[in-house]
Amino acid sequence: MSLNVETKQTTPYEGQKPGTSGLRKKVKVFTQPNYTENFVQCILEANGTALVGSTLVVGGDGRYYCKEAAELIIRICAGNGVAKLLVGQNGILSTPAVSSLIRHNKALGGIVLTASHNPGGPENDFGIKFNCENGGPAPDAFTNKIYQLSTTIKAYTLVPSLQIDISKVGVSNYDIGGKPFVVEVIDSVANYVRHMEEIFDFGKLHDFVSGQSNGKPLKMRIDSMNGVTGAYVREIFLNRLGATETSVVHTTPLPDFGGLHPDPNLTYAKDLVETVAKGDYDIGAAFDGDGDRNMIIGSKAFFVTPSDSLAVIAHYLDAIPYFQKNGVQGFARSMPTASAVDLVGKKLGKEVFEVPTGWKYFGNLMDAGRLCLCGEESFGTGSNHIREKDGIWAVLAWISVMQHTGKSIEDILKQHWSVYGRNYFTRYDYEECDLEPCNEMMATMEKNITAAEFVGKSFSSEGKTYKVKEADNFSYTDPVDKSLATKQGLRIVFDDGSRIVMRLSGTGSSGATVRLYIDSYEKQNVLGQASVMLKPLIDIALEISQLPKFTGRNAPTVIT
Ligand SMILES: O=P([O-])(O)O[C@H]1O[C@H](COP(=O)(O)O)[C@@H](O)[C@H](O)[C@H]1O
Ligand SMILES: [Mg+2]
Repeated sequence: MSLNVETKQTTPYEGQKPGTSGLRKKVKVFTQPNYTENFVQCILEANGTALVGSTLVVGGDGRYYCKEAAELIIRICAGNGVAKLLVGQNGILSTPAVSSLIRHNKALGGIVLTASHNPGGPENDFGIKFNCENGGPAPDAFTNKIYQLSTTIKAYTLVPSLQIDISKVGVSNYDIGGKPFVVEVIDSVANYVRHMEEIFDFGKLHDFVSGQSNGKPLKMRIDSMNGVTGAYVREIFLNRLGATETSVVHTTPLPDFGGLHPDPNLTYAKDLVETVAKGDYDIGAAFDGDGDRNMIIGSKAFFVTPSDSLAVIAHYLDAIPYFQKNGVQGFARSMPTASAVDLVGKKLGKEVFEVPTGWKYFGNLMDAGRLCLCGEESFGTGSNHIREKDGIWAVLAWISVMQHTGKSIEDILKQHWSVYGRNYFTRYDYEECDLEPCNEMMATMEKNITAAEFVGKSFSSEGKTYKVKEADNFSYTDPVDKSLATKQGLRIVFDDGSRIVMRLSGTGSSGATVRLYIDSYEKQNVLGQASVMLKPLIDIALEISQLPKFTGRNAPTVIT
């Protein structure tokens, strides 16, 4: 039986502008009449003529409204000439899994349903993001096109009568006005697990994790925070690598993440940090809702900053078979990320790139064969195996390094610092501030720090003096396609290389979140406490930005 396509009239919604990584809004916003329909129609139209006859991947982190949105997307895709959809069972796919599926199936792209690390549930956040055929988040030019379309949209098309049960794996064939349309509901984890098996030596890792190699099972606590990684974690760590059931927690993806805030940092992954601090563990790890972020801690909750995590993995790439097979190209980090990886790159004679915040900026460099490993201070680490950051990949990389060196996480770090020196790093987040005063703060600060007389100025606190070497609002020209991204964060660089960086988050769903990043390099004094070492610079940053005055906040919500 042939199903009919219907065209529905609609009117534009304001504010459908994708942020750092897709459109993230409250569930209540997405569930307004035609809100999701409008945005999905614009995503599809932004693909132009390539859409008709294409294959797309659809899935998300299992948060509230994911399943309904996935079913709606299937009907809208059917109405717009898409030939085939690969849909995660129950609408579930981690963000790295979507990226991998797009690449393996040579799909035109994928629609990822997630608000990442933002809380879920009817009162909280939902999100929709489009990834292109390289598997990575759509670049700025593409998301701008989506936004433009959203301001003028008049109609969307769908197949309202299309019934589909996405709780069962299998292939359904439809006839849409005489044209075939295929929906393949796939196992959410199988392809991703296969991909990890190609990258890492699962045999070696199994013997190390299960204790078969040295009689000592690796003591792990892997916390999925009720996000999407649960199913992947169980299959990889329990079934493939032989870890014990007690090594994994919160592995059932829940629509509201069981009330957890699935952001893997020292504040929101408190349960993990406290348990590992008290207990007898070799490694603790947590992920965000959609599985692309990771946090790594060692015994007694020894914290590995994401900037250091990237540098250590870069140093030990030969512990991972993938890099032996595919070679080692350059490294990259986002601008606010401390430059520890730069030192490894220099030693190995590799190119190192500094890009704006947002994984989409790594994609071109990877596609051009110039980049194989990158990371961000925002708990993102990944490689060119896909075009998203990858939380589980990062844990497998760390376990590979532990197996390779036979050392604890703390010793790996201390040895790294003794060779390269240490980049002390901290990030202060001021969440849910009022937007207006924050915009004013940023504008005032930009004006002050870009005035001619700012360079050369000295600032002192607690007996330490820092002299400004340069200051700007970071802009970036993509080395591959020469596209320009401006206003990517205020940055003050001092004579000794220390930096103050400030920007507004692009991943929130309302209000403003201010991020203040402080980083300072020490060649010798590598065993200090970051909070103590960076205190003078933090005070200077608060003075220059007048943050307490503008935001009314005397303390950050999250300190990393
Ligand atoms: O949210 P995710 O895990 O998709 O992560 C996204 O947001 C992070 C933080 O962005 P912001 O500082 O603007 O909040 C970015 O670093 C990352 O590249 C992007 O993919
Ligand atoms: Mg995420």
